[in-house]
Amino acid sequence: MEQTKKPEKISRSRRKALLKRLKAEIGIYQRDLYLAAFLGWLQFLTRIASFYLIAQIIAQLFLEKKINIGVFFWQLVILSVFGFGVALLARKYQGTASQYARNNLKQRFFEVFQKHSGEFEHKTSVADILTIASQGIDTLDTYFNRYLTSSLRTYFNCATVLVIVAIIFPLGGLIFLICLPFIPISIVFMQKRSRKIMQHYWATYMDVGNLFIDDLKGMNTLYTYNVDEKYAKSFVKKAEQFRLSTMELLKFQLQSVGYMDGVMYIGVGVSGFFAVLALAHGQLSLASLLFFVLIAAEFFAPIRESGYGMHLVMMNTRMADRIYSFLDSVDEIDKEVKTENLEDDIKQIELKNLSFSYDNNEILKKITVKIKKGNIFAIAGESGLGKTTLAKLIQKQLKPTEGEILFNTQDIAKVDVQMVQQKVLYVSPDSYLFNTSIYENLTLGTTKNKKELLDWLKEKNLLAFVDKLPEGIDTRVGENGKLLSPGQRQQIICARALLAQRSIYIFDEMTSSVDSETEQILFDYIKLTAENAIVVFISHKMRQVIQADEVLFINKKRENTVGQPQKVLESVSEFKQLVETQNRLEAILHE
Ligand SMILES: Nc1ncnc2c1ncn2[C@@H]1O[C@H](COP(=O)(O)OP(=O)(O)OP(=O)(O)O)[C@@H](O)[C@H]1O
Repeated sequence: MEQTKKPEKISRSRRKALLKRLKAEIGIYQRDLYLAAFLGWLQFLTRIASFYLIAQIIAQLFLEKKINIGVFFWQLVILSVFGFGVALLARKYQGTASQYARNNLKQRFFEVFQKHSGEFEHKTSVADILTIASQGIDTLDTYFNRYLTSSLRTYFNCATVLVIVAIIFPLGGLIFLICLPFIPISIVFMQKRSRKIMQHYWATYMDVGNLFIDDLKGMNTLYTYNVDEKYAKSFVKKAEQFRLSTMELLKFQLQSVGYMDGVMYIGVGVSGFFAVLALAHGQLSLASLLFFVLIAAEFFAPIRESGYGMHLVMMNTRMADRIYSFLDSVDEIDKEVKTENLEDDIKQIELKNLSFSYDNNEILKKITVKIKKGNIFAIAGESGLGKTTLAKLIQKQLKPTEGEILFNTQDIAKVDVQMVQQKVLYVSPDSYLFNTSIYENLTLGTTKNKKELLDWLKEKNLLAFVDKLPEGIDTRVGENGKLLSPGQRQQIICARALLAQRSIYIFDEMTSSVDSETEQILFDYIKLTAENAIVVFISHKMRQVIQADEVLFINKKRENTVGQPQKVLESVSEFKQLVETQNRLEAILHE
């Protein structure tokens, strides 16, 4: 099981740039953010006005002056109703910017995922990406919804209180200003510890998320091998690590709030003390003293809230780092100029001096070949020599390390990946069958109605087994074709592909795991497909590889030979050996 990886440190400039990008995500909803903050400030003003009234009335009562309690009552009611109305209005604008920004980010993830069919060159695992897209982006709500608004509120509210205090009790204002830097100082003081705790929290969070997705995907396999309990235990261990790091984080957050509270109480206490002295010396009225004491906490509260938010923002920055690192690395792949449209009729794929490496591991070496429409072009070679990798390069899921891939005469590097994928259909036994009828599954590839489809199947002599099923073409296939035999399932996948009428087909091990009779039936589907398209046929079954029109054979040294199978058989001993070994094994199996 993987050890918790220590995340890299984020530099100050990177942090700044990340927060700037996050803020830019809000786009036009920045207006809502300002509006919500402004309405929050109006609400704050009504509270300040209420404090003023309360201070006045208490002072008058104390000094035994004549007061009109009815007027006071109605003034307070009006202020409260106004404050309530403003709060209701503010709700309309709260959270909209956050929702917009998060939706945008999720959409970008979704588009990138779809565009790359879940295949990425760099080291981010699919589980990682899913964890970020499904939960990670939502954690940014604390930044968009809380931190940004609370920092705006801090500016508005503190400036208001400071102006009022400067008018009624300037010394108090001075004390506030002196106390003010202690809050950021306390944050800086705790930052090192906070970063460490946050990094640990973050690493365990990703670990537990990834492990959960991976275990969930492999649940059946775990049951089959009776190791579900062992895996459950290791998952519980990771979950416990996550719980402990969450508790540590919460404890730390409480502590840091405690420090900030300390600064706040000292500030209020010291300034209150001087205010009482000023009252005693007749420099401050009782009403002003009361008003000052009531609003003093209003100065420190938003600063304290922002200070608390700083710790949350650190966590958000880490998430933003993951999000943008991933999106940027994908953008890097997509950023070549993609101005060209592909021609409708693609008659040839040309691989020109094509090489590919995963990191420094060279997989494909200098392949030059022309694959023509109307032919079956086989790719053969032992396991792990790069056949599927070549299929991914043709679909533009990967980018060549060297060389070019041309469709007719167009370099696909200059064409948008979606356009390439509209031309190419990758067909493998892993292609999915939906839990509906055979007919519904076939209609994914065609607009033919049922009668037209049945006529077409009859004319091409395809899916003959369907007639023998009690409900014919309306038979339900079960989840991913579970109610069919593997051969029937693969025939439906092939027929559906044929109906889609694409220019380029890649059949990857489509004839594997079936008996020899079905193997030939499936190969006939592939032949039929090749009548009108470019067909790349990847297979371990040499019996069929030698029936192809041309073959690209890759040997163990990753050298390649292209030619008619019979000629390659004569000239390349490794190819001949592979064919003969397989023939021998087949013969033994059928003895
Ligand atoms: N995403 C990846 N990152 C790094 N290495 C990879 C990745 N995908 C595949 N490889 C490696 O590249 C090599 C070629 O893999 P590929 O799947 O193309 O082989 P293949 O010829 O299709 O094998 P098989 O016949 O078993 O399907 C293998 O050694 C594999 O371990």
